Amino acid sequence: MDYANLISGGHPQALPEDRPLMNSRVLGMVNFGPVFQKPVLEEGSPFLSLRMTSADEKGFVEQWTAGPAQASVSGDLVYAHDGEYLFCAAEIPASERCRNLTRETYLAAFELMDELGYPRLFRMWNYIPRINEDNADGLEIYRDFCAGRSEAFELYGRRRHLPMPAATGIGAQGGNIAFFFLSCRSGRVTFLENPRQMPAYTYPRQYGPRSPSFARATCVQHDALGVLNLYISGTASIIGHETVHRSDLMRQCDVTLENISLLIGRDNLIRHGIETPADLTLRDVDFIKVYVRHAEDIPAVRRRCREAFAPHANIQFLNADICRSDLLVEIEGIITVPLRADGTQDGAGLKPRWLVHEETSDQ
Ligand SMILES: C=C(O[C@@H]1C=C(C(=O)O)C=C[C@H]1O)C(=O)O
Repeated sequence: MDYANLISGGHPQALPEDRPLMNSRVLGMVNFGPVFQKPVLEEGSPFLSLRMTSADEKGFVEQWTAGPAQASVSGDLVYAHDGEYLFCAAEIPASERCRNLTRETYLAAFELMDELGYPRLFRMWNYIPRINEDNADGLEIYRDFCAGRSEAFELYGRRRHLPMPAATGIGAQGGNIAFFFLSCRSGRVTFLENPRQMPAYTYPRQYGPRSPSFARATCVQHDALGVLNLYISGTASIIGHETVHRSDLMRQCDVTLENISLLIGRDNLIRHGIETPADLTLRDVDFIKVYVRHAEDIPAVRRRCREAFAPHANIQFLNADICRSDLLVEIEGIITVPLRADGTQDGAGLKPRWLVHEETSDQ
């Protein structure tokens, strides 16, 4: 069955005829490697390269596949879409203060979603070099970034309701600030909070002039496709709004894992009106990225995560600074739940895949 036709039929915003049809099922690719390169179209697909490893590690490539896609560039935005899903990557050019350019680039991204007809923003990743350092005004770069992003949500929200998606906001080892995101056209989208954590968008003023704009997770349900996905935001050792176990790596790991368990647990899903055929646990999480502030802590965090997650889960460990300087570890992941008893699915759906270079494969 032609997935693009199956789900895009009848949408009022037909795509312009003159865009090249790349016939690719690759919606976007992100390299987690040693070199930053702003997003470009490579072999017809959006490609962003983040500096997330040291020079002697090659890292991995995250590839998102969907139905046959069309790709294009608009200003700083590089994107592809298949009739149901939009993938878009952008660089925020370097500046002494990132607030204004963050706001403008985010607003351009929101416009693009609207223009192309993919208004349901469900997952964003933001990679921020020097995240805990100060900008030219002595404001932490992460807080400066959060201010611009929050203004973009506020400004755009005056025109059209745009709930905050699941997100990651994490350090990078170099290059410029960059983000990529996924939005969809018809999926049923629910935004989740964690009963033990204050919603990030209500964090008090002590964490910066404007709160971070994200939900703890997004559930995207496609009944026609027979699949539900849960996108878990970057999660850390925060209870309420406070960092707990400031200098205790293993306890931070445990609180982070507990936070994820509570977030995806039955009670919390029911609270958000989500039903799954079976209860979800850490064993169901896949495509797990574990960000570790100090490289020397990676072996211990790896051991703990290998115990907690399923043996077959894809996990990558990245050495990165985290949005608060007292956080030592952060974890994100994705759960895919087949909704039919026989596990079948119609259409291509949206799938991540990791192409892992041998040198850093997690053995
Ligand atoms: C760890 C936290 O926030 C981090 C920052 C985010 C952002 O700013 O987009 C999203 C999730 C995490 O990567 C937290 O506040 O709990």
